[in-house]
Amino acid sequence: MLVQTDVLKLIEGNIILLNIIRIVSTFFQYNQCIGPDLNSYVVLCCVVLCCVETVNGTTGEGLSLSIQERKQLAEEWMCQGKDKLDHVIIHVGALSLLESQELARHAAAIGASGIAVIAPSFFKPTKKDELLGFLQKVASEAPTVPFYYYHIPALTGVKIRVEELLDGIREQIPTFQGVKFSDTDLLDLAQCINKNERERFVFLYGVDEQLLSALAIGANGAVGSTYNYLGRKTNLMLQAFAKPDLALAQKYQFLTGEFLSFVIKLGFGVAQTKAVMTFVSGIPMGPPRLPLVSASEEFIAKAKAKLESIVWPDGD
Ligand SMILES: CC(=O)N[C@@H]([C@@H](O)[C@H](O)[C@H](O)CO)[C@@H](O)CC(=O)C(=O)O
Repeated sequence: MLVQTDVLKLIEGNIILLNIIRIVSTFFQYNQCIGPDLNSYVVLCCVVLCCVETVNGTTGEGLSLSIQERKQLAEEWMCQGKDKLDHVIIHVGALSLLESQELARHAAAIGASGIAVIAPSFFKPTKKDELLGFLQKVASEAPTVPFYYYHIPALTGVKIRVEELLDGIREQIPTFQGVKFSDTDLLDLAQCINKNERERFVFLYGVDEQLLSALAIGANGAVGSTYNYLGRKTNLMLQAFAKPDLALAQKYQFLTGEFLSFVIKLGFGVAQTKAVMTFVSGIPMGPPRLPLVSASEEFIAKAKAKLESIVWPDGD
């Protein structure tokens, strides 16, 4: 069992201590404001300490929503998460700097615990200073709200190394707290962690099938789509890792990987994630928004059968 000192503490805008924590990601659209596994997250919070919601990111198709929808969703999460979630981080990234700034001001006004921003991905920054300039102009609109860079190069196409970005970042963005690191480049992650020990930045890992490797390097937590339906299993993996019982932790990681490897071969993205969330929870997640299209019945049947066939170490 994890200990009290592992809690992510946001005090006066500073994260002062963070070790192994559980952070979940349910980035639902506005008509699905309570996640399927949310209750279990809340219960598990007693054991695993810290429950953070990140809103309007990739899985919630934040970039496909209108500004008004994004604000509405953020407000709803703040409301529904009250007394259930420890922190609500709102993703406010957008192609338009003005829209991103507007969303940052809105997040601050509704009392978000943090804001996260991806790199703009149509006209892309190609150098560190260009990216930093954009992030700084968004962060400065919410000067008391902890700021996270959301690194997801597979989707943004912006491959500026985070190690480079972090060098001196607090001078430009005093509220900078950490990175949502959704990339498989564990060398970059390791260098970030190694070089920034003193700053105590937070590194939330976002490639769920590789979380155990990221934890071994020093990632502080995780934000990812699979925690919406494999949150309990991931918590058991985190507990095994903290114990430490590496063999047990590996079993959980391998089984999560077995499922993901299976569905990835079928074609797996946000639409399919929503389908899995729906059949696991019984709560309809609704269709994705074009250009994404709903998962096929064939996918759903195969994914369901695969998930049900997995025998987890806890016997469930
Ligand atoms: C590209 C993508 O969707 N990545 C997911 C992962 O959780 C991913 O679905 C998982 O590792 C399976 O490959 C997350 O990093 C995205 C995420 O947390 C978000 O919704 O913002």
